[in-house]
Amino acid sequence: MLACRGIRLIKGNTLTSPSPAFGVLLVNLGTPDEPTPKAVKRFLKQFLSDPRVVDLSPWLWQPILQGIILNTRPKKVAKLYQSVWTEQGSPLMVISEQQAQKLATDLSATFNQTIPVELGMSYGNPSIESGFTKLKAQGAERIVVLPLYPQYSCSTVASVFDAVAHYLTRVRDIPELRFNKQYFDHEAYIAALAHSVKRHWKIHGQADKLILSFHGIPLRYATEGDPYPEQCRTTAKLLAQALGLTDGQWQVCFQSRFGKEEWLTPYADELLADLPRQGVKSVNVICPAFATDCLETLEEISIGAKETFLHAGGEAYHFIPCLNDDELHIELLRLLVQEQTQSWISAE
Ligand SMILES: C=CC1=C(C)c2cc3[nH]c(cc4nc(cc5[nH]c(cc1n2)c(C)c5CCC(=O)O)C(CCC(=O)O)=C4C)c(C)c3C=C
Ligand SMILES: [Fe+2]
Ligand SMILES: [Fe+2]
Repeated sequence: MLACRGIRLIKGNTLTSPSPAFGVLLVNLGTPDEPTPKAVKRFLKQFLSDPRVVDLSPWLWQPILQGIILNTRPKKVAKLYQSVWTEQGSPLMVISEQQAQKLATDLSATFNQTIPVELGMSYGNPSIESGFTKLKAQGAERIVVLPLYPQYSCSTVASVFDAVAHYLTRVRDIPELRFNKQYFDHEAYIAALAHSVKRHWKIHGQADKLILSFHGIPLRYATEGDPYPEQCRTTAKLLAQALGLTDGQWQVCFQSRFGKEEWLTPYADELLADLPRQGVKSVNVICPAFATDCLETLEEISIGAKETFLHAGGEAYHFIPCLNDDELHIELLRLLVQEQTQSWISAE
């Protein structure tokens, strides 16, 4: 063993950091800079031009995007953003910053040394490139890229990988990298979700059914090999097991459908409109595919889907917030980083 470069366990759980120093790039989807049609248009233009998100031929898609969608959707969606926007900014950004800060504190205590954690968003600001630049400026020569998507999808995680690869094409001295592809079945992820559901039940009571609403993707992406729906179903099964739920007490659905193509089913809005007719009068709704509350959870699920359910005859609807900056969530993120740094440690 090379004595000067190895990681050591010192007193209790504190580790010495591997050398050269490492940093963490925490990645999420991104959000508009402001809740205005102009800023939403800028954001949607970048997001919806990514072929990982919409894989149609640009010759076909760009005229639809530029000619129709970007002329109508920003105004409508800006209003939705306004309904969830906070004094500090977009919920996704505010919470992501809290996550980065808490993870840095946790990692620095664990490794007994300052470990920089920076945010990088796939679309909008701060960009993935700026995250790398900030980490480099803080001396990090090794980077753990941690996309905040528990379930892998080509439309999210692969686009993060593309952005990382694109950044690397433009630097002379590339950093050493570890890329966390997924954590849909990680014990600490399931434990954090279970804890959050139980905490909610303690306050609001347990409803007839736990609805697990995952972000949807076009069905075609799955039939062409995207493992996302299978991973969602595994997460759901593991969570139901951890909570001791029987088959009739939980159900998976998929939200945030976009465009005319068929997406993963059942659709969240249709399911929630139908449940009261099946005799399900109260629901708890959790969104396990989102690490951070955002427009899609706070507006679509916490507000919109609630109206749908109550309007259809439901009596009680309780949304369970995302893991956000929960202690167990930060612990999970720290464990994922530690697992990724293992190979650096054992190689020394
Ligand atoms: C066009 C197709 C889309 C795919 C495929 C898609 C996959 C996908 N998205 C998330 C997470 C988030 N999506 C968010 C917003 C959002 N998503 C789409 C479209 C697709 N998403 C659009 C057009 C938007 C913008 C809002 C709108 O116009 O409706 C967000 C929230 C961002 C915020 O600012 O709060 C997140 C997070 C996942 C996990 C996923 C695939 C698994
Ligand atoms: Fe989305
Ligand atoms: Fe949406």
